Amino acid sequence: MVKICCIGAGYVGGPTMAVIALKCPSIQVVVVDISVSRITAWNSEQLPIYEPGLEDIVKQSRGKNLFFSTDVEKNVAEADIIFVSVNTPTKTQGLGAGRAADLTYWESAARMIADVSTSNKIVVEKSTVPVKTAEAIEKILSFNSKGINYQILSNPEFLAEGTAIQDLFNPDRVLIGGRETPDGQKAIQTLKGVYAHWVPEDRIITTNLWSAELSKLAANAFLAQRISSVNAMSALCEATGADVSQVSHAVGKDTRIGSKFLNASVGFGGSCFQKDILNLVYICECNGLPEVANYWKQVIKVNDYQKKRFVNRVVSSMFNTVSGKKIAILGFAFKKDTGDTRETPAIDVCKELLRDRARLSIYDPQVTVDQIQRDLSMDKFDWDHPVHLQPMSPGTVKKVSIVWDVYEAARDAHAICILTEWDEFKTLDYQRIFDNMQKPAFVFDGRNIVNVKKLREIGFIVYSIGKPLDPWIKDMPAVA
Ligand SMILES: NC(=O)c1ccc[n+]([C@@H]2O[C@H](COP(=O)([O-])OP(=O)(O)OC[C@H]3O[C@@H](n4cnc5c(N)ncnc54)[C@H](O)[C@@H]3O)[C@@H](O)[C@H]2O)c1
Ligand SMILES: O=c1ccn([C@@H]2O[C@H](COP(=O)(O)OP(=O)(O)O[C@H]3O[C@H](CO)[C@@H](O)[C@H](O)[C@H]3O)[C@@H](O)[C@H]2O)c(=O)[nH]1
Repeated sequence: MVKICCIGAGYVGGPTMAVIALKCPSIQVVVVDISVSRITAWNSEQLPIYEPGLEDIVKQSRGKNLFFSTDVEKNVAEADIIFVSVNTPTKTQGLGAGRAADLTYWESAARMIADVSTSNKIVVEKSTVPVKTAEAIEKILSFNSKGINYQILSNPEFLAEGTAIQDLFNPDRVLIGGRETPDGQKAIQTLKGVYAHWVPEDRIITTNLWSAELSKLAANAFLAQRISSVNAMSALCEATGADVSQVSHAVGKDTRIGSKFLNASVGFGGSCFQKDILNLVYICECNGLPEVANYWKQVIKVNDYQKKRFVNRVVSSMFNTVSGKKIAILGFAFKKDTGDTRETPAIDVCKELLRDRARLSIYDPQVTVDQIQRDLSMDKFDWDHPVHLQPMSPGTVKKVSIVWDVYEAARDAHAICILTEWDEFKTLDYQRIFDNMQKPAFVFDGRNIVNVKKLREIGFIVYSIGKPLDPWIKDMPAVA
């Protein structure tokens, strides 16, 4: 029986391995992690991450050919194929701080593989890494090889959270990069054989190592660039009376452009886009390409601008002060159908509002009180480390209450900010909410999900990203 071990039981390692186990009953899959609490959760009724459909597929294979364990070394030693799916955060200190990827966890996993292995291994890069990382890993393994043959493959993951299972069942493509040697090609074929259990052959792309590594960074940069492009247009729409949804629709109808990923928003979030673009920028700089670096940097600058612009709209609309005013925050996750808050725009928006001395009442159906408190008190980039290595007791942020009832969040509030596009926010009883709010009552829709006309009829002053402005907001001072 082929044995797969995946190091890292996170948002990628857990779901990808659960799907491999389900689709390949003849393969034994063990997911290992240094975080005891994560592994305990994977083995319990309450999985450590919320992802539609995940629980069902874990239950189908767990204990049969899918296992979760903290015994990292034993399972690595026994495996034929080792996926490495550990954190690759942005460096916070030293050379390249704020841009370069921190490969500490990657390197420690590679050194551990070298220490414990006694048989030939295929080592698969599943984490998103800087281009040329495979070369560094090859060096660590071959300098400590004890005669063992290691083949390194790059097999970046393209799943999006909230739709991870769907994406894994039916991927647009699976990308496998390897060495152009006979051994390298053989390793590619072995991994291809795993995916071929359910992915059509024409969707499995094979390339050299560097193309595979770079394609992952490029794909995320292109996706994020589309959002920054439409968000930049949203500012111009507000200035001119155009409607960004109509513009996106018209632009996206061009088959060369396509309609997906053109929704204007308060800004993109998530653990990947910003981190991977910063990583790309750093690689460009290291390769003497400052113009290319600056081009991609702009995608992040526009994203930061969009979040700031949103907060400015809130504050300026409310007579330039939110001091002491209760503001309801609806949604804290970085997108719907996930409890993940990594780099969620809600963090920046909430922190800015708190700096302006607002009182916040936050509601999100999937994010815990502890997580929100942590997010609002942690420094930038600290979130992307294994949970047990994050700052311990972040303390509670005053002026923030976290509630489990949306109507409670909005009671007596001066304004509502919608920061995640949860479906339930589309069908709330907005009349009831309005009746219990301070007047004038504002809705700032950072996801363009509410029915603006209906809300204005109820009496709300409504701001929607990139939409023709409410006369009230038009009259307020220009936004920086
Ligand atoms: N989250 C996504 O949607 C997504 C999608 C594609 C790619 N990626 C990339 O995949 C990688 C993992 O992302 P994630 O979201 O799953 O992160 P995560 O933080 O959810 O999971 C990583 C896990 O690795 C564990 N770990 C770290 N060092 C370890 C070690 N030496 N031995 C054993 N376990 C170790 C951590 O405890 C953690 O549980 C990152 O490089 C990320 O950029 C993420
Ligand atoms: O039109 C859009 C589409 C998305 N977003 C926002 O962009 C962010 C990222 O969304 P999405 O890409 O759907 O989720 P992720 O889980 O971050 O997935 C991205 O990052 C992963 C990690 O690298 C990749 O594997 C995926 O292919 C890539 O889509 C979220 O805040 C979304 O709300 C918008 O604002 N407008």
